[in-house]
Amino acid sequence: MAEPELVDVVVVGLGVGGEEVAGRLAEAGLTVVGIERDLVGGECPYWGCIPSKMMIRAANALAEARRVNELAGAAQVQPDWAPVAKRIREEATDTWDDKVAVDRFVVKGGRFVRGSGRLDGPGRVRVGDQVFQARYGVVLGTGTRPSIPPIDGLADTPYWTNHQAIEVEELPESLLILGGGAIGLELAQVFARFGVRVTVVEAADRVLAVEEPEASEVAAAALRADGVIIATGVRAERVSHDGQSFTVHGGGGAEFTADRLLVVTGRRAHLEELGLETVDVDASQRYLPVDERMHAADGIWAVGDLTGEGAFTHIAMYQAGIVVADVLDHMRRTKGGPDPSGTASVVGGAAGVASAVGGAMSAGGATAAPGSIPRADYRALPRVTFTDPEVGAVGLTEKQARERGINVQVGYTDLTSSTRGWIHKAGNEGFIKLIADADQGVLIGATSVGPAGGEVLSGLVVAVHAAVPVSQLRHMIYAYPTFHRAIEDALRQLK
Ligand SMILES: Cc1cc2nc3c(=O)[nH]c(=O)nc-3n(C[C@H](O)[C@H](O)[C@H](O)COP(=O)(O)OP(=O)(O)OC[C@H]3O[C@@H](n4cnc5c(N)ncnc54)[C@H](O)[C@@H]3O)c2cc1C
Ligand SMILES: NC(=O)c1ccc[n+]([C@@H]2O[C@H](COP(=O)([O-])OP(=O)(O)OC[C@H]3O[C@@H](n4cnc5c(N)ncnc54)[C@H](O)[C@@H]3O)[C@@H](O)[C@H]2O)c1
Repeated sequence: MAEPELVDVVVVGLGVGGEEVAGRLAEAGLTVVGIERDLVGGECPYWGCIPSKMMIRAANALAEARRVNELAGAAQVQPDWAPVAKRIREEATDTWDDKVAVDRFVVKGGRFVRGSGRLDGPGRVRVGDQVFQARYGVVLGTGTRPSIPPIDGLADTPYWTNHQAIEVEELPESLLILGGGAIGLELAQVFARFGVRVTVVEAADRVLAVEEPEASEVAAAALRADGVIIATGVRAERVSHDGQSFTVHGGGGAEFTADRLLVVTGRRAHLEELGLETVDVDASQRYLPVDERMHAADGIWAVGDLTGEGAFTHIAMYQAGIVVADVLDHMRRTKGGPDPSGTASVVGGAAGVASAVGGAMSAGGATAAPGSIPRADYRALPRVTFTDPEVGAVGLTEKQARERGINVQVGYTDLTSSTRGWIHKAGNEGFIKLIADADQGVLIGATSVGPAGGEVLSGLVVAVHAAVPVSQLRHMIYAYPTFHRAIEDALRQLK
């Protein structure tokens, strides 16, 4: 059995969250071992946000060109997937090679180990036949994998997850998508705009079920306009594959058939793989709960999707800022300050540590008083589903607010009848919906759907995050004729 090697921090899983933590701690001069079994950067750059948004950019260009006929003459569009697939290979993923990311970590002073890391007692991590003992602690950033429902027959079929959908070079003629959440809707619209016959099968009674019902309606209508068939309230009971095509059999005799089947029914952390039992943490939970400083247990921090606080890259980055600050604070308290002797290899010395903490505080948000360690605060959690129109949302939905017994006021305005919406014409669907706490006189949630719904959201995020009084929001000046000016009208409608 190998002798444990003493280091400062071990980071297991170098996805968005883990890579950020490991890199910044290494830059601050700590001896950091970063362990990744697949690609450094994780899901977002290789099979998630970035390539999917490149697909969306291309699909939206087609849709805009098709709108020329209504606005500016005549245009004929000939979709071709080849440049999209090429861009994903060459610009986004280096054909799924993470050399650049590994080098970036190593240049920061990190030590990279490829393999599956597993806890092996307090502060100890095993990877293959190597064992590391961390002086200050272990950070887990192992993310999630697709959650595949236990539908009869499904496991025996060659279904796609987001990986195959992102890697596809030749589009199928038809595609069934199981799951009408964020991934399902974004990819359904992309593929439909490139000419694939797409059917979305969703178990809930509406797509994008976590957002406002009005958002589900607009998104579903937009996808239908692109030719997508949307079947909601369908519980898939059996899946079959005859070597050529897939059939999903739903309750009541419903049947859907296509060349390919994409399963995007949510994600799941795999805590059972992490050796959590060796540090007395329950591994049977769906996610790894953390406190507001990202502590999962004594000497263990967790970051990103694994924590179940929202599967978004911006959450992983936000949490990473808090982890970095807290680890450095823990180190200082343990050692009585950065180690000038270099035994902890603090190459940047106090300045390095201070700048890392400063960076963490700016990433960590407004909950940090100067000089203190930021605490996680998810009240103003923004999310954007990049369909066309985009669905942006922050904070609570109306239903969530009412369930909390809040004295709710709702303000709603349709974007199509706003000046900018009317000017925009083709592709102008959307709305602003505001949720206010009438007793506090502040917004606690908002949804912004529209051609720039994700960008319009930013003002609403500030309003919720900083608890700007509604009376003040009503007396702001909103530039004319912007999409965000519709916020002013929605504020007027609050009742
Ligand atoms: C199709 C798609 C589109 C998305 N679009 C967006 C978007 O537009 N905006 C947005 O904010 N978010 C988006 N997301 C979500 C975003 O990708 C995730 O929130 C983000 O990747 C989470 O980062 P993470 O570091 O927590 O985990 P991950 O990115 O999942 O990384 C975890 C890493 O840990 C590694 N790992 C796991 N176990 C071990 C182990 N035992 N040892 C070593 N390594 C291990 C894995 O190989 C992986 O590389 C999208 C996701 C998908 C799938
Ligand atoms: N733009 C973005 O920020 C973005 C984009 C894509 C993904 N993501 C993140 O990735 C996460 C995972 O995305 P996702 O779309 O897989 O999950 P999701 O939770 O958003 O949606 C999954 C959908 O599948 C449905 N479903 C579950 N079981 C089903 C079944 N057996 N049959 C039919 N439908 C079923 C659910 O009702 C739900 O509507 C999201 O929660 C999101 O945080 C973010």
